[in-house]
Amino acid sequence: MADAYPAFTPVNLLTGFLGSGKTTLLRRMLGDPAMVNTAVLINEFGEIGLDHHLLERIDETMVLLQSGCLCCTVRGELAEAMRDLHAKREKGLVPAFDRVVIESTGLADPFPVLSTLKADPVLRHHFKASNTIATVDAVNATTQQGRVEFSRQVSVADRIVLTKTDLATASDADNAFAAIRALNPDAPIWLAAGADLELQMLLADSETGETSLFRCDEPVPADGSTHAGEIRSFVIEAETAVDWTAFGIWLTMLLNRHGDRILRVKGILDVAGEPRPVAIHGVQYLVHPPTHMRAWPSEERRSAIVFIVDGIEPALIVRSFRAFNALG
Ligand SMILES: Nc1nc2c(ncn2[C@@H]2O[C@H](COP(=O)(O)OP(=O)(O)OP(=O)(O)O)[C@@H](O)[C@H]2O)c(=O)[nH]1
Repeated sequence: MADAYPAFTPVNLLTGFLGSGKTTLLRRMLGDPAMVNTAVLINEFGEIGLDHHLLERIDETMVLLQSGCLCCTVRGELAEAMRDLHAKREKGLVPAFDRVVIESTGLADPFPVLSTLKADPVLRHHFKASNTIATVDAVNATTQQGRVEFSRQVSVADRIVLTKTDLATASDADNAFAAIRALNPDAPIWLAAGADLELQMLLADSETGETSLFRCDEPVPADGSTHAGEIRSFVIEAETAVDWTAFGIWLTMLLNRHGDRILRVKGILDVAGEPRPVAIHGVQYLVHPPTHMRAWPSEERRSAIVFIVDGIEPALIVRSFRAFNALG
């Protein structure tokens, strides 16, 4: 017989603009012993998903929803994945998870995701929407706040985590705070880098028990799409190991020059002389320090770098990568 689990399993949506720190926060949350029984659904915008590898936790209650963006093309896939997880839990085929966290793409509009939960005839009998948590990047909020996705993500949130205040200038952090408050006057805000961030508080229901789900009665547009037309994603794969110095110079120069149009870069690199993979992240002009992952996610050791760009030709970036890599 399956273990006990709540009659209505709470579902948290983790939203926030590209590169704002969703996966980093989720990793912290999953490290909390109170969250060991959490099922995770991850959706990424782009040809290939890396977040499930970057989380470095793979089990049968972790589902990758690929092939599109949750708010546009994969709502059906989300509902199906949740129904499937629930059915397997009932049969005792997966651990009896007691919470679900959905990490959406940095471009997703949270409204259609929440209304999917509310409208699905099966899901609504077994799951309940709990807090929507949004991450906001203190370094980049000033440039991101004009984007419709940013506004929707911040305005719908029940809880907000301001990330990267350890990197931001005081004026950037103040601007980010003001941008949040202009869209969402009352959601509690925590600092990701702050000592007082209690992960449980992000999940705890509000005193009224009312969550963003109640504020999302908007009809979903027929085509679902709310993204600016020019945003594109592509991936660069390299067959041979990458020279770290040449790569670092290339990425820094690229983002310095085109950071306004390169919304997000993330990758897993096979670096010459390094047995373990190296994770790299860039968000607009900001290049984050690389980190070593514990191990390669599969037998295949191959660098893959995902780009999400707005108004720049992918071929230009691919050509310059090949040229620089050949110098290494
Ligand atoms: N210094 C610092 N770095 C952070 C913080 N939060 C996130 N990062 C870094 O920001 C980069 C992007 O973080 P992710 O957690 O991958 O962001 P994301 O929102 O999941 O990205 P997408 O899924 O691509 O939208 C990584 O290099 C993180 O280490 C923070 O509070 N401080």
